[in-house]
Amino acid sequence: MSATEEKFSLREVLVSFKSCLVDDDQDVLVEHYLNGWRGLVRFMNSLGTIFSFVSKDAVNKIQIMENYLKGESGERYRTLQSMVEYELSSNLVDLTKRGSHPDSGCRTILRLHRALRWLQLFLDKLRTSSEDSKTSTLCAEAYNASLANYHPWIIRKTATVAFLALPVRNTFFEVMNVGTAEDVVDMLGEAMPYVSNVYDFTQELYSQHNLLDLP
Ligand SMILES: CCCCCCCC/C=C\CCCCCCCC(=O)N[C@@H](COP(=O)(O)O)[C@H](O)/C=C/CCCCCCCCCCCCC
Repeated sequence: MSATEEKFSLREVLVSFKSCLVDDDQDVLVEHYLNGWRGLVRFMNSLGTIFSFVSKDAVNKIQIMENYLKGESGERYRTLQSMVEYELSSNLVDLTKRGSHPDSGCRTILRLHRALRWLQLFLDKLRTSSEDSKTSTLCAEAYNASLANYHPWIIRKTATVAFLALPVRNTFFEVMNVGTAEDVVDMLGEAMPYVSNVYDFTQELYSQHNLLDLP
């Protein structure tokens, strides 16, 4: 069974995002960041094949980063800071249009980073919503306020249709394997600051290096 086929555990995702942050929240370990995403992809896979187009893209981006980590410059990809410094100083990033480095680490992480904003908004909505809230509406609202701004019409349309297939809030919570709905809400509350810290750190790092609009 591969890492993305194993059963989803919200606690594992929480632990991954918690253990991402090092040096007093001044850096992010890429391996742990990817582990967080692997866990989320497991969750998405357990919702059925309707999300496979999303899952495939996320797995592809995780794989690109794994290859860098396993490659001869793997040590330079250990943290986000070292990756940014290495790729920029070695001219390994296409800054204005995709050319000789179409899948740089900086660009690949930027795509996941934008998706992390969606996750942050979605988790917060799930956590604070009432029992009868529609998961599909919460997901669409989070998507429209974040990732949708970077997607062409056809992807926005496909994503919006896929969201309608999301299970109701209680079933959604059951798939998280945490316990009661109250337990899930508590754990989401525990996870939120870690996800937010990772997001804020990455946003600041990319902003300092003008990397927020990589093609
Ligand atoms: C705690 C559990 C509750 C929440 C669980 C959420 C699980 C979600 C797991 C993964 C999230 C999706 C990650 C998607 C990464 C998308 C990156 C991206 O924007 N890629 C596009 C641009 O890439 P390039 O072409 O420039 O290389 C790419 O075009 C996108 C293609 C696929 C469509 C992405 C739609 C995103 C919708 C996100 C919502 C997923 C809904 C899951 C519902 C639980």
